[in-house]
Amino acid sequence: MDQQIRKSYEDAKTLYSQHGIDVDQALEKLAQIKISLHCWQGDDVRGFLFRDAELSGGIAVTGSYPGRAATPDQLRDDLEKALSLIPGKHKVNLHAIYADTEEKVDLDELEPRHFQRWVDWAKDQGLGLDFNPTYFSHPKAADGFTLSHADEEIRQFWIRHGKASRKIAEHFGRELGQPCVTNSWVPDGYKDTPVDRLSPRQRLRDSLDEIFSEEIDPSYNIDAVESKLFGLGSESYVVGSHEFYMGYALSRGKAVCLDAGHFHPTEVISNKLTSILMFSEHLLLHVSRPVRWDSDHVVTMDDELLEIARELVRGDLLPRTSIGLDFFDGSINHIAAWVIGTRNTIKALLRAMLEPVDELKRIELAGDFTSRLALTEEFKSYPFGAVWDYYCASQGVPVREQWLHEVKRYEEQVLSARYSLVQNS
Ligand SMILES: C[C@H](O)[C@H](O)[C@@H](O)C(=O)CO
Ligand SMILES: [Mn+2]
Repeated sequence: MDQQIRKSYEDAKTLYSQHGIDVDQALEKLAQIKISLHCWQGDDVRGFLFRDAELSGGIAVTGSYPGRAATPDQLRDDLEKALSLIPGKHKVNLHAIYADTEEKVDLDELEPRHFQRWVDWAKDQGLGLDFNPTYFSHPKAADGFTLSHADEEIRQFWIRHGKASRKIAEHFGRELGQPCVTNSWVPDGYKDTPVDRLSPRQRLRDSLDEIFSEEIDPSYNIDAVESKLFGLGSESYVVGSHEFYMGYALSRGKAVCLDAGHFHPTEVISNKLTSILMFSEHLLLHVSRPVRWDSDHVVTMDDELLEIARELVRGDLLPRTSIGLDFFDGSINHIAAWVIGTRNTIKALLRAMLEPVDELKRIELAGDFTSRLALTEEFKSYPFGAVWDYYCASQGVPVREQWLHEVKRYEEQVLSARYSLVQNS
């Protein structure tokens, strides 16, 4: 390891130890945390099952940066490249439309075997897998309703898809020796003010009850449900609102999924974690960055990311929280997007671990809010960067912006060839 990196690390350790912070121990803890990298950043949420399908469900990818993955092998290559630039061992989050199969199979007919190549790859790479049923980009979701559909035949189709998804997730968990988190998000909602808000919610509740009716060992599968405030085309009413899923998850023993972009623009999820985890065993986060709306920008080191990390660390909530990423930016290099967002998420957790939590709690209890503010602010310029550099070096991944050179090289050698293929076809 570079001597300067080691020296800066030792100096930083001395500073932090003056506040009782054990930096080595923090890095050991950090190395245990798995972030779930969402496969859909790699190809602008297209998937492989229905290659000509338009993205629907009120979500949108903007940008046309060349080189996105067009096959499962390309997506796996790109994920490997990204993961080689991120410290730690992590998970990959798949959507059902990313099945790797030559069979023509509909969503309600999917089986674990259609994902076996993903499982073999994950085993080989030492990764975990998470899963999501895909309730969008399909003709049966064309009018914006799925599990709450008034047409019984369509609703039953989506219920079969939900059940099939949990069997796939169970297989992932069993094969990989770690639980797969299966997150259900449905886009269902109305553009304009509905007359009947109740019936769709009753149907959604009943559909979910049916999907979850089969008991699956939680050491293989953890179910989560994700709410949303509004989507494109469902501005006035979303069936699966926050209140709906809070009630649903707490009454059914399921995990709530909080997506940072699914609330009012000034509403933050960091302030919700401790409330939900008082009453729920497990929580799933979709770490994203909404800019004015649920725009799914790449996660940066902003105040909310840091606040989420602080909440998880200060309350010792990490063992009960699964952290997934959810952004899709088509305007920049797809691999760089993963690397920036994931490194930032891990770095934010490290920053939170390098704060004098016990001391700050004591100060707060004593009512010394002057010291609380002073210390919190001073710690913002403590040398966490030196600790981060050491962590990256000790994990064998590039230090600081060195990773960008790797991505640029990969772009030249691998992605540009894809680009010319598309142009010539
Ligand atoms: C593709 C994902 O399932 C999707 O982003 C969902 O999690 C969401 O956040 C929709 O807005
Ligand atoms: Mn989400």
